[in-house]
This record gives sequence, structure tokens and C-alpha cells, in this order.
Amino acid sequence: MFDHRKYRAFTPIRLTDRTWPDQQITKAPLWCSVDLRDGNQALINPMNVEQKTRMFQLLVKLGFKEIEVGFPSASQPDFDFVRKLIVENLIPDDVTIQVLTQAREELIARSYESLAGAKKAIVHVYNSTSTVQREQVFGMDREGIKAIAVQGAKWVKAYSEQYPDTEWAFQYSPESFTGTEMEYAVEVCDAVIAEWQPETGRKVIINLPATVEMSTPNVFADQIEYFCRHLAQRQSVIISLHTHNDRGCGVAAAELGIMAGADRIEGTLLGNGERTGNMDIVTLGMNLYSQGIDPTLNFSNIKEIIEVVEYCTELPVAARHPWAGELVYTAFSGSHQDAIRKSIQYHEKHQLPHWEVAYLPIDPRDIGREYEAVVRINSQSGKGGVALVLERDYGISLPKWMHSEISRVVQKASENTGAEITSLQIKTLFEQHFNRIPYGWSLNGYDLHTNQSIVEGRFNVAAQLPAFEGKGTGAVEALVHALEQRFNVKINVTHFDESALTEGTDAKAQACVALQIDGITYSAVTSADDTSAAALQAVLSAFARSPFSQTALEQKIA
Ligand SMILES: CC(=O)SCCNC(=O)CCNC(=O)[C@H](O)C(C)(C)COP(=O)(O)OP(=O)(O)OC[C@H]1O[C@@H](n2cnc3c(N)ncnc32)[C@H](O)[C@@H]1OP(=O)(O)O
Ligand SMILES: CC(C)C(=O)C(=O)O
Ligand SMILES: [Mg+2]
Repeated sequence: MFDHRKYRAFTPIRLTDRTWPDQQITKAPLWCSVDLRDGNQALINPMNVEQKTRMFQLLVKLGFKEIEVGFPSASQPDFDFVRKLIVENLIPDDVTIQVLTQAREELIARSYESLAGAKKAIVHVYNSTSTVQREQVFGMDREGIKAIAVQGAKWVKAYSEQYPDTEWAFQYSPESFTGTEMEYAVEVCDAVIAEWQPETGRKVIINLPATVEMSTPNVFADQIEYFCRHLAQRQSVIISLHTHNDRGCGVAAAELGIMAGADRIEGTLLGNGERTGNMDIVTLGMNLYSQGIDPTLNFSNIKEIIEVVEYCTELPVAARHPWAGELVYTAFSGSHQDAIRKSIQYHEKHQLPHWEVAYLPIDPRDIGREYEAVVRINSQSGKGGVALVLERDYGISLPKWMHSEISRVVQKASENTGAEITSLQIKTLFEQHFNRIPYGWSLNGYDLHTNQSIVEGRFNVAAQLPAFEGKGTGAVEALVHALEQRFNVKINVTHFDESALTEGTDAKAQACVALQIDGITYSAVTSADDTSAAALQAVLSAFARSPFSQTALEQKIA
């Protein structure tokens, strides 16, 4: 039964003098990837050694310096993978591998066995401390649970002494930390830290997991600030966070947790992991990047990251995934496209020192995304977007009044199909409706004479109609006059624009014309070697689209 009364609200700790809301993140935290452990333990098909190797190589390439490579006492593939990394010398000198183990002697012993020969490694031991786990899973009181942690810490230290050639660091997680009374979490961690004696120079990491996300991120931040303030040897310990995403706030909790004093963050690429996943390191890293902070991880090839993650996890990355998804830099809606187009033009024109483009929080090219994907056209799109596609993909720059003309045609086509219209389809529609010279109406030649500031013109078209003759203050006016006389219509030139074409095209000039005949507008765009030819052809093409041009053919037949 769907009944909210089955649940009760999370009880926040009382921290009235919190300082974290006034903090700002100014540098990247230390990172630890747990893709190969927490990510792996959540998969339908856990990664095989080959997949793990591929993921490890990617993590190294991205710049991770600490990588939890598995739970070697849990399965043979995990054990074998750790051995492979060490035996085949696959771990760069500046990278430290980490393994997870429960606080059980045989598992700790097996973990060390897997790490034999490593230059340096972090042994990560955990046990659960929350009220629920104490009462329901372990059936123990506070002292009993603390004893598991302390005993685990002792074994971790004792077994490390059997491998003196390795530089060891120790990590402890009070699993289900967020469901634990804070003063008790501090008590347990203080006891573990006392066993490991960080004051002697040994690196000790205390990792605080939101094993299951239970509260809003501000409550988590309060817990972290409380913990950091009360830990006896805070200065000698690296505080790490390990958030999950059950409420969809894994990244937010980690960010507020950094503001509250944490030094290190555990997470996975694109957020794979238990249930709704671990904290997504790509998202947090890109959040920093978009604020002008070096994430110290290189996400410039997001395509490769997605490919490897999908290959190793056998799970797809969502199209709307923050920063990485296929559609996250794409605007379909008209007003967004218009704003992006103007904003990018403004940006380029004014050479702005920082990226500030409407609807695009970062430059998609920074992570290997092309501009092509930014604007895609369907029935939700507008004239700005269509104009952008023609400019961007084909160098066809149209005057503003033409944008709505071509957009109307594209919108109609999109409504008819109910689907996206590709860039090539837009170009084809443009050519069919505005750019193609209607059969029989190409300008074969023309003569222009100026007589006392009046231009007299004689115009031949391909259909071998009798030459048109007319006069006016310019060539266009002369041709319009000729058409009016010949077909007995009134023609208004409502728009006329000429522009030089960019280098690299055969034609040198482009003319855009709109004629209004009997209340209806007919438009055409023509390019030619010279401006007069382009303008005259544009007038002929526009006129040819009107029903009056039919008369011409009938006349010819007669
Ligand atoms: C939040 C997390 O992500 S924690 C990490 C979880 N990761 C994994 O579970 C990795 C895969 N796990 C496994 O392969 C196995 O569970 C193993 C190898 C770790 C242990 O295997 P097994 O001993 O066969 O089984 P299982 O996990 O059910 O053991 C449970 C026992 O461990 C105890 N236990 C559980 N966690 C811990 C811990 N952190 N420290 C000490 N004891 C623990 C339980 O109380 C229980 O004891 P009981 O047998 O007296 O009731
Ligand atoms: C083992 C710990 C760190 C964990 O994965 C969790 O609590 O989520
Ligand atoms: Mg976890």
C-alpha cells in the first residue's frame, strides 16, 4: 500500500553554529575512484579481469592517484586482478591502489596476500555503526561494534608488518555513518585512529559514508562539520566522503561535505554503484571545472569515458546525464536556439575572456563535443535555430526576414513527419523552396542602358519567352516593371538584400528578394558571379513561384 505514514523523517543533529554555508570550494578535493569496487559490486555481471584492466587504465589516464581496485578477499577475479596489476607492473609510481575488506581476520589476511609486492597501497577496512545495523544486523551494543572496528584496525596494522617493503596507508569507514549517532561515530573513529597512530607519520584516512542517502545534503554537511570539529586528531587525518545517490543528491552532499571540511572524495565515473549509484565524479569534477576550478582530472574526451564505462558496466549512460549525456548540450526549443546563436556570435565578436553563453554552461568542445549537436531541429524549434544550422553547416547566411520564411517551411515539414529534421533536410528544403531556379526561369542574358538616370533593361530567360523590357531607377526596378507590364500585375518588392559571399564558394554574390503579388509573398535566394545577375535572377525566381508565371508559359504555348 502506498502510505507515507509507514515512514518517518530523518532526525537531524543539532548544530546551530554551523560554518559550512559560508565556505566556498576553491580547489579540487583528493579523489579516489571506487569504480572497480563499489561500482563493480553493484553490477549484474561483475567486471572480468579484462574489463577491470580497461577501467583501471582509463582511471589512470584521467589522472586518478588513488584507485580502489577491488575487494580481493571477496572473489577470485578481484584477487587475480590485484595480482595482475602488481605482477605486470601496471601501477604507475604516482598511483596508489586501495582494497576493501571487512574487519574479519581471514579477509584481512587474504587482502594483504593479494597486495604482496605492491610499492604502496591503502588497506580500507570497514564495519557498520548505525543504530539499525547494530540492533538488527549485528545484534550488538555500541561497545561490541566499536570492538569490531578496533580489532579490525589492529589486524590491519599487524598484517601490514608482515610486508615491510610496501608503503602502507590505512583507511577506516564507519559504514552507515549517516545513520549513526555523531558522538558515537567520533568515538569509534577516535579509537581506530588511536590504533593506527597517524601522529607517527602514517597516513590515515577516515572515510565517512552516506551508505544509503537518508537526508537532505545540508543535514549531511552538518554531520561532517560536527565530526571534523570533534575528532581528536583531526589534523593528522584525511577526511574522506563516500556518498550514495538514493535521494538523487549524492553530488550535492559531497559538495556541501567539502564545504564542511572534507579533504577527499570517493566516487565513480558517471555514478555507477549500489542502487542509484555512487557519487558521480564526472559531475562533481565538471561542476568544479565550470566554476573555473581545475578538477585535476582530465575529462576532455567524454566519449571515451562513456565508451569504457558502458563497456565495463554493461549499463547505458543516460542521454540527459549531467555534463556527459548525448543531449545535454542540445537545444530543440526555438527560443533557446535563438539565444544560443546570438550569444555565441556575441561571444566571438567581443572576444569575452570567460565563457558566458546562454543555455550552455560550458563550451561543449572542451569535452570533445561538437557544435553540430548543440542545435537540432524539430517542431519545437524556431527561426533562429534553422538560421543557425544553415550558417553553421553550409555557410548560408540569410537576412533576418528570410529566417521566418525558411523556418515556416521547416516547421511544416517537421510537423508532417513528427520527427527531427536533419541539417541536410533543412538545406534541401531551403534549396527546393527558395534557392532552386524554377524550370524555364533562369536568366539567359540582359542589357541595361542608363538614359538620364533611368535604367532601361532588356531581359532574356531560358524558356525563350520574348524578351522582357522595362525601366526604373535600377536594374531590379526595371525588371519588376517589365514583369508588371508583361503579366499585368502589381508587384511590390518588400525585401531586397545583397551580400558578398565568403571565399571558397564559386559564386561571389547572393541576393535575397521578397515580392508581394496580390497580397501573397514570394521569396527567393540566388547566388551568381556578380551582384546584378544575382539580384535579377532572385526577382525572376521569386516571380516564377507565383501563379502569374504560369501565364508566361501559356503565352509561349499560344
Ligand atoms: C556498503 C558496502 O558497500 S560494504 C562492501 C560490500 N561489498 C561486498 O559485499 C563485496 C562482496 N562480498 C562478498 O563477497 C562477501 O560478502 C564476503 C566475501 C565479504 C564475505 O563473505 P561471507 O562471509 O561468505 O558472507 P557474508 O557477507 O554473508 O558474511 C556475513 C558475516 O560477516 C559479518 N560482517 C559483515 N560485515 C562485517 C564487517 N564489516 N566486519 C566484520 N564482520 C562483518 C556479519 O555480521 C556476518 O556475520 P555472521 O556470519 O556471524 O552472521
Ligand atoms: C564500504 C563503504 C565505504 C561503502 O561502500 C559504503 O558505505 O557505501
Ligand atoms: Mg558504497
